[in-house]
Amino acid sequence: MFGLGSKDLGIDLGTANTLIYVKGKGIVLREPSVVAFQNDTKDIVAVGNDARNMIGRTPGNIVALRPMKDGVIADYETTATMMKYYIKQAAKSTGFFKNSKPYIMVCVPSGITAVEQRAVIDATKQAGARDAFPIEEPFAAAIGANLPVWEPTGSMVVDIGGGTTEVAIISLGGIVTSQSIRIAGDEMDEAISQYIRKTYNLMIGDRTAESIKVEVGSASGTEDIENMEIRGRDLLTGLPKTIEISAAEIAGALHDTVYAIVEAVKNTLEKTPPELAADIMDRGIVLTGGGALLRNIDKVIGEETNMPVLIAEDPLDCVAIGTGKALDHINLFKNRPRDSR
Ligand SMILES: Nc1ncnc2c1ncn2[C@@H]1O[C@H](COP(=O)(O)OP(=O)(O)OP(=O)(O)O)[C@@H](O)[C@H]1O
Repeated sequence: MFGLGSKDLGIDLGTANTLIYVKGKGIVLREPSVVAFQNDTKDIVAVGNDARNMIGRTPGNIVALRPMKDGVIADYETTATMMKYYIKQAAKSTGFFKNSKPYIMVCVPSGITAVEQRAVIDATKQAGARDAFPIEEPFAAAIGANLPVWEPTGSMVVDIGGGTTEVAIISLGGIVTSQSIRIAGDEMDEAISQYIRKTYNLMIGDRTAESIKVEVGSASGTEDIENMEIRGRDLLTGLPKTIEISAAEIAGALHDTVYAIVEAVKNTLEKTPPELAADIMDRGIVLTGGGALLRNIDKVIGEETNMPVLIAEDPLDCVAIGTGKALDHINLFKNRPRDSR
């Protein structure tokens, strides 16, 4: 038997955000997955929020980057360093595992390759885990959203994160069918940047694109949203410029990304056994992840699938909560084959 202490951790190692859940304490850390370091010496200058504020604003000798891309590790060393830093922070704030290393449950996208999964496990061990266990993101999201994942009934979760959207049908403690696409919040930001570059010859930064999405972005229906002033660099003159954009324009820019997500939901429903489809019809599709907060995304998915759609409580926290709660069932994850999934 193992994994019984209150010292074990669940980590939502996300493309956009990293969250740490400690058994018995809940979420103790919530930070952007960003690291800033000296280009020449590779010394860390800042991690998390401080590093995020540096994105697009660094002098030549400092680089601020997100070590995760599309839900998987893009920069191994930096990811391990970031996790190590966060585990230390969480330990400091809670005073746990002073003398022993924790078991760590860490989420991975369901469409991940064995090599990508191995990288996450190794990085988690390098960051200080006694042993690391992967849990599929949509499964964790469903636990975090309080869906009855262990029961013989169908639950459907759509987790729209930064790098990936994970759609899964879950029953009896397992994923029955799922689809993972590398289209989510980051892709929405990219679509907004591209639209503004093409339409206004204005170059905007990643942070600006994300704030446009959060402030005026919508999957449909933009009547009540006010226009927004944005600043960037005019590509023709090279000078700073301010323009005003409408929510309708941004909804148009987001259309393709939103419908790629809708398509993934439809594809998964088509592969769902009828009994489980009937359960989902009763309970509804549950949306988690930061992308669930895009205005009217629930409405569009509902209209396109003719299914009831609900947004989970605290959608940004579901994966971390589920990863942490899954620690109670760690033996199940210990026995799952790690490299064949
Ligand atoms: N109000 C909002 N409206 C639209 N999008 C939002 C909102 N709030 C956050 N987001 C987006 O949610 C995404 C982050 O969500 P989340 O933290 O669930 O992802 P992640 O777990 O880091 O990523 P992944 O699961 O792909 O690894 C970002 O793209 C962010 O811009």
